[in-house]
Amino acid sequence: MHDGSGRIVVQNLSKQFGAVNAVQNLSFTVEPGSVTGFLGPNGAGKTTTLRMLLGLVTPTAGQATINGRPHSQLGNPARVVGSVLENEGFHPSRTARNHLRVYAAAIGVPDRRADEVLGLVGLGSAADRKAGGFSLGMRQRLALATALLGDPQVLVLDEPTNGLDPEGILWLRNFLRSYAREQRRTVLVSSHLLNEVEQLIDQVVIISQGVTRYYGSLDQLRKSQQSRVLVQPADPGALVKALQENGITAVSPTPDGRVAVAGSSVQQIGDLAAKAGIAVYGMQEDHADLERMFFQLTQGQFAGGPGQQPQPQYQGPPPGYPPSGPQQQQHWGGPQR
Ligand SMILES: Nc1ncnc2c1ncn2[C@@H]1O[C@H](COP(=O)(O)OP(=O)(O)OP(=O)(O)O)[C@@H](O)[C@H]1O
Repeated sequence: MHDGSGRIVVQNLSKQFGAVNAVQNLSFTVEPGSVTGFLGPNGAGKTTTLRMLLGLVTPTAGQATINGRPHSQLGNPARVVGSVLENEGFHPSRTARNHLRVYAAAIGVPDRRADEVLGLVGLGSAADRKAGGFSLGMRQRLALATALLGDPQVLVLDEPTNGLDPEGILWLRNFLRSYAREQRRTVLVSSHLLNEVEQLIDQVVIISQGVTRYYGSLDQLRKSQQSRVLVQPADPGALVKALQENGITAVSPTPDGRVAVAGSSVQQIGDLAAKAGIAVYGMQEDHADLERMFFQLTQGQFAGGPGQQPQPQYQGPPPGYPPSGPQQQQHWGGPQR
């Protein structure tokens, strides 16, 4: 039997398709009570990981469990985990209600559950319409309704914001937040765009080329951001020298001829430049946003100068988990394994 914890554990998971290492030694844990974003650029291995979690792809190594068990050992899995994967089709001439009834029968829940879940996803008034005529956003809602049929403890959604308008995204946020927080369920949503799910998630697992790059709370990721000041001096070389002589070493030239200074205020830099007799034509505070951080984590090097790389605010595995878990995979912009 599964342990009923609602916990997802991915441990040293790998998948190779021929010469392609789709997922490499990936580890993370998702706890109930919050919405976790599973983020990475196109081809990072998100869908493959979710498919392994859902028992649709066999891992080359490692394991993915829900409630302490691989999907194949969950008994009636639809009662434990509901999922929406990309490109799921509907019979076009079947009404939404009938579509749901077919699935309800397959997992052994009563017909009336079809109307309940239609109400939950805001499709109550479209129950008798054919799914073939649904908009992309409506199809997303119907897919979510299907995932909810078994009243599962865990929800796994692949790119759920695709096709949703801003109102739909707001609705989804409220729905998933209340599903996770008020009912202490586990929600894992994947996306290749951080800004699309930023409003939706509390925790984040960021992967790139199948490797975990960050795993922790979104708040901590935000706090770890370091802003910098972009200075346009008459003589960049002289300014760099003056700053370094005054102990400000997180300084680097930018390709457009400016000087990026981290860890100092506009006033400090202005005072120093004035003291050194260096004319400054402009200064601009540049706050690193989450999207830039995401890009840095998944694409390459931190854009600032040496010595200013932020430390990962890694939250660590839950108590009782062995240290061989994801924290050993934490690194920022370093070489990918
Ligand atoms: N069945 C398969 N056969 C061969 N290669 C595959 C297969 N499925 C995925 N891949 C490859 O594995 C890598 C990871 O793909 P995956 O779909 O998991 O990434 P993703 O992060 O979900 O990307 P996206 O955001 O574009 O959906 C890609 O290089 C992809 O081409």
